[in-house]
Amino acid sequence: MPLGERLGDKSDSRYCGVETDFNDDMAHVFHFNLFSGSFDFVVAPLMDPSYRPSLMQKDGLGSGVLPFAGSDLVLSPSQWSSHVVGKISSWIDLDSEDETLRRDSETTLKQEIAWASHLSLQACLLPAPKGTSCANYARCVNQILQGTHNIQLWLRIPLMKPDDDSMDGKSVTLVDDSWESWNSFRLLCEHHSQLSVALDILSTLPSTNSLGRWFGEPVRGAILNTDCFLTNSHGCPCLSKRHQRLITGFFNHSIQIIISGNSVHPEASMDANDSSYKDSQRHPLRPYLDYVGYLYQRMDPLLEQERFELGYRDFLQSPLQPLMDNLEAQTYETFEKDAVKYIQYQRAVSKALLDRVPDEEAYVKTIVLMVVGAGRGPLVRASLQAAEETGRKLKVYAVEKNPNAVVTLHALVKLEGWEDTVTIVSSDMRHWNAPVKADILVSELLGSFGDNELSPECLDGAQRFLKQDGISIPSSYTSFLQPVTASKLHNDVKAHKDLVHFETAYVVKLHNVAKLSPSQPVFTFIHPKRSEHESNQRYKKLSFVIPSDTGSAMVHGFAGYFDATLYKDVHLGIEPSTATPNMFSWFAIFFPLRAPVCVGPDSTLEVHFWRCCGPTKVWYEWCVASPSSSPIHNSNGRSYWVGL
Ligand SMILES: C[S@@+](CC[C@H](N)C(=O)[O-])C[C@H]1O[C@@H](n2cnc3c(N)ncnc32)[C@H](O)[C@@H]1O
Repeated sequence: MPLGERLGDKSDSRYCGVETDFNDDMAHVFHFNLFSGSFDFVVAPLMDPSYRPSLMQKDGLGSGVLPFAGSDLVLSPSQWSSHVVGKISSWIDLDSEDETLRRDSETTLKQEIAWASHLSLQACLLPAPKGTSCANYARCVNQILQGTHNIQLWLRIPLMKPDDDSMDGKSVTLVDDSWESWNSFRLLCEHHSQLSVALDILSTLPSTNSLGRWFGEPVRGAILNTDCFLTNSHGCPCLSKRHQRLITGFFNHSIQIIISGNSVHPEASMDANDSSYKDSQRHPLRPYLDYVGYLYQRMDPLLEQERFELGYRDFLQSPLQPLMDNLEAQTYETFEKDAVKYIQYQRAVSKALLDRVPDEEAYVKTIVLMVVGAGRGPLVRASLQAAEETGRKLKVYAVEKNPNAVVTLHALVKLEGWEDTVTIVSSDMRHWNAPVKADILVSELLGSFGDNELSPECLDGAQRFLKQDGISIPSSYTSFLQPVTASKLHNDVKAHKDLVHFETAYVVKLHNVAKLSPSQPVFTFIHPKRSEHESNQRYKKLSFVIPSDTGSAMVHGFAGYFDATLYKDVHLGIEPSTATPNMFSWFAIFFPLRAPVCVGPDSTLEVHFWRCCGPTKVWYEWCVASPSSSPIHNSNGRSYWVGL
């Protein structure tokens, strides 16, 4: 049974498992924990912990048999695969100096995973690496991963090493950071997509920044030790506010919770109101499960927009090319649903009209407003509404180069009776010979990175027919970048096995991502341009500092955003710190790195970005110069470009 429903949301459920000790009666383990305990799955050892291959050989029993594993018949295939995570023997130490132990460990690891695969388990929990080196452990895991198994391997990693306890979460330096052991291990396994993390959560938590890193890593499970829990006034388990926020973060990232350890709240297991009280089979860890379920159910329901975005989370999409390609009806329809965007445009046009036409001239002066890139007409409507709201008179030209959208524009004008006010022009704005000059030029040619859909080049063409003192809405826009840990995106790009995909920017609803440093402005474009000779090429060097309490972190690439000033104080954008609320027309953009870069705390990540322009295309190039140099990505636009 899932952890119940999140308020009003039947589509979204989470599961909670329990870690158990070895018991050769697996059917009992299963029934006790799933039926008496109501847990969704067990993380259970598959083999007797006293088993050692070397002892078996001495006894002449051979090394291929598993006499200490129970029969596969005790559970049905679907019970094994949906409700059991195999816990690999925790005694194994593949980097031990002791040769016999090391060999036994290798043999056992391979046997146990082969057995888990035979049972069709979806995942196995690997014990945390012991000691300082994990090279041989990683080598063996890598061998297994290169084999034919489809199984997920969750490497157990303590969120904080036990001897870090003195840091009480406020410390600024992380010595011997447990993230480092995960990082070494996954680098040795080349970011294998079946290798992920199960975090061991103890009572002490590291700093918020240090925790935040994990949300960009492939964390599948969070093992919550009963020691983490406090006691509430009813004697029941509860968690500190920081732990609660962390668990909520895990729910938000679809990370499974696993309760581990012995009950430290025995009275809570004997709730007098509970009918199972008299039942000696009442599961001692049930109060912890109930509390985790309560945390899940009290989360705010997903907003409509969040629900819409669920299917797009961390899904890489190619950016639109609205200049080179013609957008489809579906795409226009999605834009048009975004009321917030048009409200902002209407506000901007209203302000511009009031500035342009004093009250006393309102009845005599007609403003020429041109919507360039009118699509199916929503900005025409917003402009006419602004005119009505301010009592100003308008003559509108709607310029659109997509002949299919022009068909809809004609129908709209007829339907609304705008024939006397609106003239439709089926043309590319760069080539249109306008009969008059515009007072106001309204456009929305923005991509997730601002200028990446070639708004600067299009508006250069349209500026010819804007009056000297005319107004452009937007009047400027700026792109922003920030370094991110995004292991899922990295693996998805890598899956294509070519250079082109590592040198392409993607539109993506970022979710399983850790933002490592605040975003910084990159390129700004101002309209109208002061001089028509001003170039649209740009170059920017950026230096990001990873906060000292984050610890080291992996940079898989850069998240990009934009912010546009429509007119004076009316803005519109997706840069996280100033993002326009409830607007969904744009997701972020992601620029990957061919080789992820590890950055230490307080060290500087130096990044270079170029916007390059040729006769037929515009493209970006990027590289990292510090702490180590990456190749220049997308040299000469060889992999990714936007067509003029
Ligand atoms: C992002 S859409 C916005 C459409 C509409 N204004 C809206 O808000 O729903 C950009 C529109 O500009 C048009 N467009 C792009 N470049 C253009 C150009 N050079 N001349 C005319 N139209 C252009 C595209 O065909 C597309 O319809």
